[in-house]
Amino acid sequence: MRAGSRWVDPAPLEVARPRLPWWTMLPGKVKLVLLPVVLVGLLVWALAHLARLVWYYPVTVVLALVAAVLYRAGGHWWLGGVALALALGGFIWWWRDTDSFHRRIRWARTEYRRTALYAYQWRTVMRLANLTGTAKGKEHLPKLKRTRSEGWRDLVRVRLIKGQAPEHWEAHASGLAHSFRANSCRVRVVKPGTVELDFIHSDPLAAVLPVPELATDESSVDLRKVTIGRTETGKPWRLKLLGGQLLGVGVQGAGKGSLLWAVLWKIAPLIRSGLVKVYGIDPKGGMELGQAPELFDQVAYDNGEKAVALLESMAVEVRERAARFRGIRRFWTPASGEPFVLLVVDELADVIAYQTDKRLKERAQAALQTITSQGRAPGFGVLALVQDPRKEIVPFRNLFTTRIAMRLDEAAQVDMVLGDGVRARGANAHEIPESTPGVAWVKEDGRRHPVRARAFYPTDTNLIELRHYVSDTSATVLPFPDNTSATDGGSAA
Ligand SMILES: Nc1ncnc2c1ncn2[C@@H]1O[C@H](COP(=O)(O)OP(=O)(O)OP(=O)(O)O)[C@@H](O)[C@H]1O
Repeated sequence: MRAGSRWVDPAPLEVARPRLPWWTMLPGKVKLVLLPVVLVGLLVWALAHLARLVWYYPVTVVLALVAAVLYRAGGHWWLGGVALALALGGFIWWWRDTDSFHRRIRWARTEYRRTALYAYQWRTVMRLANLTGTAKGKEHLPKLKRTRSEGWRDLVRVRLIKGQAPEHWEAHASGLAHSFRANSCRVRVVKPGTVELDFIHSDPLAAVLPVPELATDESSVDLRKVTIGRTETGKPWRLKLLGGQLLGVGVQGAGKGSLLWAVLWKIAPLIRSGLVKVYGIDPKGGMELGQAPELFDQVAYDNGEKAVALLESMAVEVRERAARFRGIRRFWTPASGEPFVLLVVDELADVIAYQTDKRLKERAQAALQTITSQGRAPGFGVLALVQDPRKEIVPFRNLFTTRIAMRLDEAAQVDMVLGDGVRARGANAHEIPESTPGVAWVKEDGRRHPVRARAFYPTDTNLIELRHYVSDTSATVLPFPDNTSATDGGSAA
């Protein structure tokens, strides 16, 4: 060895040794014994795959079987003839009644979109969106479960991989929507470990909803479920007036007026019969509530002393009634002999935040807090509308049990109205288009998922009809049941 030179180990031979599966090393006799077990295993595997195919594509499988039978029985002419007749029949059906065609043919869309869109791209999208995981060198992929295409949206169920939370998916919702060519994507938890993705393609609430006929009798109105519009899944949009306090927030022109009138429209039979009393505050000088003053038992058209006095007298009523109920009943019912009282405030901020008189502001806030926090059980409800949802404006937002976010200015306002994390679940109230006033995201206390809905639109003519309806003196005013003898189901405390 020359002086100064160093010994260097030769590079290790980097040739991967061929690795044979362990079972190839087993003795021949053992292999022979294991063969039936392996064959049964393979059969079970094949049957499981077949069952999966039938589960996910039932109609395609049935059609394929029918086609095979036809082909065997009559040959390709028969098969071609039947297929042509079906195609022609389908075309005529679509042409004559497109709606029913789309409704009935939903399975075809579901199975086609599952194959061509979701199953086909699933692995790639999951990898690119970082929704896969690796453990012990093995890749774990979220499982694509059942899908359903409803035209305006596709529902895609997914089994999460271990260690994954719905929040992971909420964070990737926008990317998933773009990957699967949808306008937006919402994530809903179905059960532990399974989420459902809603891929939205169009807006089922794009059309204006006219108000339904005014109800003729009181029995059709349930204050726990007042239908004031339709949700995007086509169900009635129901608000809980009895036992709930409602806060509606939206920018100018968001359609807060329709929310308010739709509620009054639906409870009109009870207003007419005296079972419901409505108090109103309209700081805009009566621009809104002044359209049907006959509906209100008391109304203030400003945000000054009169409005605050109204709030304070209502707060006193709340306390007095609660005291009367104590030990007798726990919750208001019509049989209590006293009316349900609904307070409607058109621009809440004007009453409790933009007051120049500090003393009036404090009095209004204190009274409203009493009404919202103590009014539910003794039969006092609040429907407050406001444009600005910030805490400085409505410091006690959390006292409202149902919060309604109509069109908002900024994304950050959504969680202010609906609660932390609700926007991530898809409630994009700041993306409601200007062209659809009356559309809102609704979040009820105790329900994880917000609902998208649109309120009925009472026109000026409808409001005139409403005024005539409630002031119709020929209406029968129901006597209140006797307070003492009533068996109303209201439970004693
Ligand atoms: N549910 C609805 N469906 C269809 N159109 C509606 C609906 N609600 C309101 N509109 C339309 O939107 C316009 C604005 O509605 P509205 O005045 O109720 O908004 P707002 O939120 O009360 O605004 P502001 O805060 O300025 O009073 C109305 O002129 C009405 O034509």
